[in-house]
Amino acid sequence: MATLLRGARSSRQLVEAARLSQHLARRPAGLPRPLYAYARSRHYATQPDQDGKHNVDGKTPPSSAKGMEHLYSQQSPMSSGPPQPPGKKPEDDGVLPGHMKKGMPASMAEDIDKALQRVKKEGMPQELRDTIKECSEEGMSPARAAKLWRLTTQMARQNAESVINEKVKATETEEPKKESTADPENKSKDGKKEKKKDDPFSSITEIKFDLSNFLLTAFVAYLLYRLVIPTENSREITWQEFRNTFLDKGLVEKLVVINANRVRVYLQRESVASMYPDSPAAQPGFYYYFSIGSVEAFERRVEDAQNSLAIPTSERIPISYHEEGSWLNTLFAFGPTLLFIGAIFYLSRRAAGGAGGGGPGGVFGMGKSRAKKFNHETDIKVKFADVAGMDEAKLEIMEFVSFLKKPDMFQKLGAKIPRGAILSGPPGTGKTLLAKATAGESGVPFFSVSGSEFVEMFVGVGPSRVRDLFANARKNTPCIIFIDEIDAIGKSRSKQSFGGGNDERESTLNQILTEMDGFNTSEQIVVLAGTNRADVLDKALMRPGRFDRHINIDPPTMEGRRQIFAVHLKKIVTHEDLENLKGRVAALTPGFSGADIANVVNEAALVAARRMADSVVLADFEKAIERVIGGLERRSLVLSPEEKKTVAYHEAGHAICGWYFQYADPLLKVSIIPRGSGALGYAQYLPGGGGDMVLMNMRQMMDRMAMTLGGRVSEELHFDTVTTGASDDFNKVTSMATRMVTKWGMSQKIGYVYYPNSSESSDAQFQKPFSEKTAQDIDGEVRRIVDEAYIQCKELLIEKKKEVGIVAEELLSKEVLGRDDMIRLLGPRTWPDSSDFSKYFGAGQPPLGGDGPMGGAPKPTTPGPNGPEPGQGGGGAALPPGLGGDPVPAPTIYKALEEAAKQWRR
Ligand SMILES: Nc1ncnc2c1ncn2[C@@H]1O[C@H](COP(=O)(O)OP(=O)(O)OP(=O)(O)O)[C@@H](O)[C@H]1O
Repeated sequence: MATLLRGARSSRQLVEAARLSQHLARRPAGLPRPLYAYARSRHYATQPDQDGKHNVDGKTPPSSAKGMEHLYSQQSPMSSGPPQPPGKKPEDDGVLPGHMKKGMPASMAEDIDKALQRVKKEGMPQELRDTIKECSEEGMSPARAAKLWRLTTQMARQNAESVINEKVKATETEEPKKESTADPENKSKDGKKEKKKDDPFSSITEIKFDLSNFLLTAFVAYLLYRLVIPTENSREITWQEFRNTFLDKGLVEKLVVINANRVRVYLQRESVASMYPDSPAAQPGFYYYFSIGSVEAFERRVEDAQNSLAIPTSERIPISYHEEGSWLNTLFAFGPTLLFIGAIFYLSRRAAGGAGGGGPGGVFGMGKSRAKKFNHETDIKVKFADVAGMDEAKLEIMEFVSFLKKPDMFQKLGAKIPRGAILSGPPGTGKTLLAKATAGESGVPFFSVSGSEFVEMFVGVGPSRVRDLFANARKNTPCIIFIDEIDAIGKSRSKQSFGGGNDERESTLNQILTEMDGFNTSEQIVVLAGTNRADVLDKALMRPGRFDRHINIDPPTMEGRRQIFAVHLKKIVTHEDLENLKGRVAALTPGFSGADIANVVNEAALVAARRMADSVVLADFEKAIERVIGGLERRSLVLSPEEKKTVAYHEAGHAICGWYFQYADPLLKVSIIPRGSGALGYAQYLPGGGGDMVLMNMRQMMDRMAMTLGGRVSEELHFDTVTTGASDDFNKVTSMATRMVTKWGMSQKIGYVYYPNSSESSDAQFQKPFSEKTAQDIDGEVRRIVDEAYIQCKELLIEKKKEVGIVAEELLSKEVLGRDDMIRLLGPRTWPDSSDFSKYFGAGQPPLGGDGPMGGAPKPTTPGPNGPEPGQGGGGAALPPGLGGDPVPAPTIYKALEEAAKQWRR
């Protein structure tokens, strides 16, 4: 920076030198500047020379005029710089001052000197001179700065070129001389070095680069310098100097108080020029200033001074007041605003950057559609074969494919082509996948966009994006537009207006409605939309002529899950019997969506990878399913012996109920290893015996509720107090009983009515759809049903108290029990299992794997150094060393626990 500033000063000197060159040329040679200035001033001084021998030729240094001695001292405001040693011209040292050459390569300093001397010799271009003059008189402005930049760059380039030309010429003339005098031996020795040194072009590049760069950076630095530091066209003086030098001599034209702390002195330039022609004060644009403490004190001082000089009132010096901000202040004042505008501009440009396709983008491209366009040839590889378990939905949507492929077939019969379809269903059921498969099969471009991408904080962006999306689609017909999560914009207008409404969303929806109406029948654009909440969509969206088809996609059935597993199993390595594997895992995953199934398969592969296995086995799938249902095992959670015993009896209560109630779900596995968040025990049942239950009768529900209460009832029967562990069971039981009463007409007292709850109806959020009296009746009926279930459960568990104890002890000992353990301990279940259950979990089928030994195989009481061998007896969560698996803890022995509990109590 220091170099740059030095450079900046040099360029300023250069400018000044050129401007004053003609005037300086008239100056007597050899006369040091201060002496010369003195001589001139004496010549024109208003006060007569006291000793009467003023020296016009300047050969004899004159003595100082009375009262003016300080003016010609080095610190005087009238002196323009330090004195030069006598007899030495300023040009002797080159144009560039010595201090600026410090730290600069000698060649560069020499080149700059040459360039500056050329400027001095040839003068500056007229345009540049005029601009500099304007700047000094009227101040710098961005337009002038830009002009100066252009002109100086141009000049620098010309200078550099002429310096290069000179160098080339000089080298050419030197070349023959050198060749003749050079020692041939020496030349061959240092051939390379010599060549480089003499190569004119090597030095050319050097000069060109250095000089132009230097001048350009110097100019930038100069501008910065002028921005930050007040202009050098002014100089500070003291009050005394002001008074003695200017005020007393009547040279002051006016005074301007700037920002109440500084006074700018405007002099009568002509008088000053005639009195002190060489003074900087004689130059236009130059002024002195001095600082003041307060305006009042300053005014008083000026008043007193003028009084003492007996200046008549009419001729008093005018004083004006002025508020002034520097460039820097202006920059600080406007900087944040400019930054803010810049940031908005940048963000909007970025927002527009994600837009797909062309089309008008509105202001800064905000209104451009964000839809991603997939090319059927490269991007969309999904086919209907990849979408499993939704045959009806596929059939419906295939019609769209045939329309896109063979539109004539429909049109010739006068059939109107459906405009679009809404795919609705729970999350992860494959709506997006189906839409992609439609695009993949029909081989047309596919625009995918999410409903939320239309919604932006700026008004008007949503409708504009919709317009842009459809405009793009029209350019690419035939094509498919898929709007995922359309409920973000397609919510019923009456519903969303509650609480203030949302005009932007409404107008986006209106635009979609308009665009969908706007296609003519020959336009082959199909609009598919996905949503989890078809019930909240606006009716206008669903009417024929817009989304004509409503395709509901439910969670897959047993067969559907089998097919989905089949699709995803293709991607992993397994040597299992695929038919059996698919059936078994499908039976274990009731209620799973396609996305859950994809996740289970992936988890299974991860479990196998942790075992460092070559292929994924059945146990890996079962562990993955447990993990997805119950969450991660929390072996780090250490329960006290008392707690463990309570959990064992609680789970045994559930298990016994499930075993002896006819309509309860058959047990697959029960474990007392804590899982997920808060579950201390875990039991796996197969609802509906593995089949898909479509209807449930009252008996099934009562048995299920009684089984759910089995945990708490068992605690009551085996301990003198109860724990907090049953709250989730109560939640399930109460919710089921409430639905029986308010929705399913299973209470005679309440009758056959349906009362929606608050999530179903917004009215119900604020007002109950029934009277206080009915509310009390509902409460009473719910209580009655739960009590009945409780009594049913208690009667069973009192009868089977011994069996509960046996199962609980075995659980404490083994931590995990399977169906075969239960058969071993309690005998076979009285009630027949469903066909699916027997097929995959009955006799002859491998026991359920997961986190514990199954099939009654005794578990080793002392595990090996890393726990049981993976796969051996379902040893569970033992990870291979190095993968961070904790060793499986030794099984808990009930007796030992009892002992520990006794000691703990003491
Ligand atoms: N029927 C199916 N066949 C095969 N895979 C499926 C199926 N359904 C879902 N999947 C798997 O689940 C993933 C997620 O499905 P998709 O994104 O289509 O669900 P979605 O219904 O659109 O969910 P959301 O409603 O949350 O947007 C798919 O990528 C696929 O791997």
